[in-house]
Amino acid sequence: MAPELVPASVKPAAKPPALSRAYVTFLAGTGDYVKGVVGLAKGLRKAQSAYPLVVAVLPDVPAEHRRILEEQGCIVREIEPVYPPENQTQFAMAYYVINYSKLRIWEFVEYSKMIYLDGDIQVFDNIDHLFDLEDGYFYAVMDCFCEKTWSHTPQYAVGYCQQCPDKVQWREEEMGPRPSLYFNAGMFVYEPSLATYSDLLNGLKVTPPTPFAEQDFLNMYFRNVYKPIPNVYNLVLAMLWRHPENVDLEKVKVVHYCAAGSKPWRYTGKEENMQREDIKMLVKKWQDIYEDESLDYKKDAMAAGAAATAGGVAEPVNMQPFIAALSEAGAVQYVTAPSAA
Ligand SMILES: O=c1ccn([C@@H]2O[C@H](COP(=O)(O)OP(=O)(O)O)[C@@H](O)[C@H]2O)c(=O)[nH]1
Ligand SMILES: OC[C@H]1O[C@H](O[C@@H]2[C@@H](O)[C@H](O)[C@@H](O)[C@H](O)[C@@H]2O)[C@H](O)[C@@H](O)[C@H]1O
Ligand SMILES: [Mn+2]
Repeated sequence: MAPELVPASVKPAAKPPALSRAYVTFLAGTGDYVKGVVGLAKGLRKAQSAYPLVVAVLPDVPAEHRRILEEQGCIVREIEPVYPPENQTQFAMAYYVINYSKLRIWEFVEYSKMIYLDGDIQVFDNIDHLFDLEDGYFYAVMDCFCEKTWSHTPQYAVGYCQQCPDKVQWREEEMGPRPSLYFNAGMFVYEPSLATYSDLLNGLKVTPPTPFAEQDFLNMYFRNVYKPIPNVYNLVLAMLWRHPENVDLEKVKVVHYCAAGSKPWRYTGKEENMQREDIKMLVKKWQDIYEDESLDYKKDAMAAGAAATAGGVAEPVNMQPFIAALSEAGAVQYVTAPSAA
């Protein structure tokens, strides 16, 4: 029997490319990082982000924690762990071994662009404009090499840091080629892709693990397409005492509570640097959002809001200067955040 011919006019249209965008974070274990993710979900809501927060959870995350996250409007996606090859590596932090599981987020191809944020990050200003950055690159903020967590590296040994490359010169004749720019993997803008995902996992199988685990691996993998974005998009707290000249707290949009003792949901103020006025202010800012019940997800209000904004037009941000500067920016240049951001 000849196959039934379907007239062109009723042929189903080709599936449009996935244009959806989302923030994504990663949650592992039964501990209190779930509070970090709740804080992040409420912070994104306070910053009036237009996009949802996907939470990639390892199987050990309890049902109660997943319920709490869904009640806060998060999209909870279970992922399988990713382990590095057998190794004797001493990770900078023993628990970093679970961070390789972050690589699963490249499989979320129902989204065309995603912004990854660690669970110990807070977004204090809207950064939705980063989704409009040119495809084909990996955007993240440069890290700092000055904390003792870097004491295993040649940079630390000579006091070289990419945040102040002129302070201590990198002597190539003595030390070999200058290291590529290195990003902090607590926040990045990327495009999910099954091809990249399988390439990452295959590459991991043959890459000896190193102290900063998946952060080192991602830096090696994306070194040719990495584009630095300004520190305001991921303030690694150590910058406050290591490179205060590179920090203007008034302009900071995203804070990364990665310094020892700075996790706001378990802050005691006892560790080194934790009695600084700027640290206490940033921890309180995070805690105020976490405790603000008006920021809790309200299903009905969100539905009404969606209907209302369906007619409304979100204030566009003029991305041109930002994108132009970014595409012209040389390897060591930052670009300034868009003025309207
Ligand atoms: O017990 C843990 C440890 C880490 N993480 C997740 O892994 C990320 C990376 O770890 P962390 O932020 O502690 O590393 P740091 O940025 O402080 O080096 C966290 O932000 C969480 O999203 C988690 O969910 N549970
Ligand atoms: O698994 C490795 C981790 O490496 C990074 O954290 C480090 C790094 O930023 C150092 O430069 C700091 O000195 C240190 O405090 C901080 O913890 C990422 O934030 C995290 O998401 C994750 O990739
Ligand atoms: Mn972190």
